[in-house]
Amino acid sequence: MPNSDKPTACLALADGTLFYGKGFGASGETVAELCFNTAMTGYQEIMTDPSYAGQVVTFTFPHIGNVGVTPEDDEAAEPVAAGMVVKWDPTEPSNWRAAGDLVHWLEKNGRIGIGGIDTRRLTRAIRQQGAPHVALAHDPEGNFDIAALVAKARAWSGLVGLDLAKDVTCAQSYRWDETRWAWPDGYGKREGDGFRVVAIDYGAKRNILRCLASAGCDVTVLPATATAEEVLAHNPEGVFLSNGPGDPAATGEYAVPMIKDVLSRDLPVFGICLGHQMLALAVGARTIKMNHGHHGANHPVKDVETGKVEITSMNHGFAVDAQTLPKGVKETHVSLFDGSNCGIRLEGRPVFSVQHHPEASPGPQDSFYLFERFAQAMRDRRAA
Ligand SMILES: NC(=O)CC[C@H](N)C(=O)O
Repeated sequence: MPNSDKPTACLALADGTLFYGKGFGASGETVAELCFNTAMTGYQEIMTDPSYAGQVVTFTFPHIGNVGVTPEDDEAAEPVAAGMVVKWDPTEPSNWRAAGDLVHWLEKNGRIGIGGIDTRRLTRAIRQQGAPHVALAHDPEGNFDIAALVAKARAWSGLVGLDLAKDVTCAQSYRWDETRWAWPDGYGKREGDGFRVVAIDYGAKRNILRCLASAGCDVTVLPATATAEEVLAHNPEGVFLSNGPGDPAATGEYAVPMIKDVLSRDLPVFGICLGHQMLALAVGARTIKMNHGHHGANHPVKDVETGKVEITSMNHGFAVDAQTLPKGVKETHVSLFDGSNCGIRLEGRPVFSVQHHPEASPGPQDSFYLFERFAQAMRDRRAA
């Protein structure tokens, strides 16, 4: 092979399968779980979603990089996913919003990319093996110690039992008041709203906070380890539990006791993704690791109470085991892909959560009504 064709990146799966390609972004090595995301837009939002900590993302959509990057699309201060795998080399940006290009952005932020990969073959491997552990290496000289890479992928202990929420949460509490630029007609802040909401940051996406503010919430964000006492000190009218990375069951020591205590106060509670899983744990249900998870922007979810189907944005590798939901907790939403649980509510109480991402970013906006439902619960509580 002539030198110019020498691969500059290598993706090694724990079973020894190797994918060679062209490296881009930062040089170096990373060990993580490998998933695939089927969204056709939003690579920047995906890479900066803190829920992707500890994961390398395979993009099944082939045109990655074509709209560049812009700070407006960051879901966190920097990319959090461990790396990215794409079919072709990232395209040159061609978009009026582009403030930079993907390759330099990854490089600046220490994230590795590999291009020129048969992402269909890789996606089939992910589905068959179930989210494999991988080592991804980028070396501009193209020198790799393959045996060492495979050994590292094999030795990695994985996401099960791993608490990553503590790593990505904010260091200190802060206020959030930025709203979304567009909000559907009939939704949104009304005269006299300004609900005091405490949002617990387990790795919160910015657009969730924007959606809460747009629905009329005055949001105070607290770190993941906030105690019930610290939450209640803000005299909240509602408590929000955010998305986040890692195994929900591994947050049992701090999140679950806090949520249990908050539940005893009769406040409206709303949870998304990791927040949904934690709420389920707090009421006594169990969570399980999925085979290859759900990561995309076209996942159909059925609201079992209304029969309505929402097309949703998804990003999860764990799920609530609906069989373990106790009496008084209703399953409200299910995935139409595999029947897995996508939502619960506590009967007769304004406490509910969903597995999918109503804030989209990227994805469809069918589920925005859930933010409105949370605001309405606080409106009703004031009126009572
Ligand atoms: N987006 C999320 O909040 C993900 C939740 C959890 N880490 C999972 O993988 O299932």
